[in-house]
Amino acid sequence: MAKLELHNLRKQYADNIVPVKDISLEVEDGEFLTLLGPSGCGKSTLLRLIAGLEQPTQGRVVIGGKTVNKIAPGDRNVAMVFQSYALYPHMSVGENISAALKLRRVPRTEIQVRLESVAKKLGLQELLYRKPSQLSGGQRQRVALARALVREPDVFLLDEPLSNLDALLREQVRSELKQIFKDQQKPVVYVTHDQTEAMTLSNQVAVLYDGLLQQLDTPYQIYAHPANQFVAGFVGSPQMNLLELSCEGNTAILGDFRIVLPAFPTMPSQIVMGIRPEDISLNPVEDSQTIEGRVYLVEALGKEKLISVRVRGSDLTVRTLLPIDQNWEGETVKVMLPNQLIHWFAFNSNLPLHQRDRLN
Ligand SMILES: Nc1ncnc2c1ncn2[C@@H]1O[C@H](COP(=O)(O)OP(=O)(O)OP(=O)(O)O)[C@@H](O)[C@H]1O
Repeated sequence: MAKLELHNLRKQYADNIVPVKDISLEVEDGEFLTLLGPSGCGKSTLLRLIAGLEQPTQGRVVIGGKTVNKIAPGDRNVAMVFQSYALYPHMSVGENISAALKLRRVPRTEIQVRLESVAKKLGLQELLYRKPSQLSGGQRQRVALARALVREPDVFLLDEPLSNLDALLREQVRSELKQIFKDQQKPVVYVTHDQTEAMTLSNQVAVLYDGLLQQLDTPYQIYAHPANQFVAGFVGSPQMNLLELSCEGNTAILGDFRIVLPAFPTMPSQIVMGIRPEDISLNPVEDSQTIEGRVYLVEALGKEKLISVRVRGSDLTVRTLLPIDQNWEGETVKVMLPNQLIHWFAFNSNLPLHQRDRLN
């Protein structure tokens, strides 16, 4: 058992820079947790705190029930994979993979068995005698992963391991990663700012912003029920449409169109309406709830199209499979905003996005 627990972690640097303010979370054995957030939100700092490469200003890191704050990185039995691969250039692939085991004086025969097993798992058998400079980016990344796996650590930490790969290779290695970690019975913490990686690889996603945990949930819940306006805008591509609307009684007002609000304990005077581009229908057959809009941009994404529509003075992006082409620019369309797919967030112009909580 090597459950990872973070208790009220805080990291403060000089000049009052606080990349991690107060973060608590748990990662169970066999769970794949992704730390997702924009650049500078504290993801790598949090990972370095877990690895022991940084000391927390406050809080505790617990691995397998034991507080490890005072244990040196090398003695934590944590394996870290870096964006830069960090391979030893003068060593062969095989030597790179087995270096940590030699250092720990693991018997030679056991090293050989573990090396062969991990090389097979990652398809590296043919490359064991090459130097890192003789490998492609994808192959180097596989060696970096092999080096982590062969150690059989208590916790795996991966810091943007795919970000040096081109788009196609990234997709390929991403699915390989999923396969590799599927059978691992250890906690995995994976850092990325790429939401596709977060959504496809993880059991749990922790969205970070401003040094704080904004939401910790399954990928589906993060998508379907974002906890605040920051998460709503950060997860999803293209971004969720977010409109600030005035309210009157139990309705929100979009031009002369009224959208019925759920029954909130107190009805707000202003609100933020969120609707994902893929949840809006254009020219639906049933038109009781439609509103007219004018198409001003059509962008083709292969089979799907992104349609920008101006509706009662507001701009909406729609993602659709309808056979719409550039000729539609300037046309009037009927737009349906299905009530059950609308997300409502508290609006207060003084509050930052991550403090505008979900209302429904
Ligand atoms: N040693 C340090 N001293 C001072 N400030 C630091 C130090 N390390 C990181 N920071 C600051 O802490 C903040 C968070 O950095 P961190 O690397 O954790 O972000 P990140 O979310 O991983 O970003 P990215 O996705 O760009 O790697 C940044 O503003 C960074 O400048």
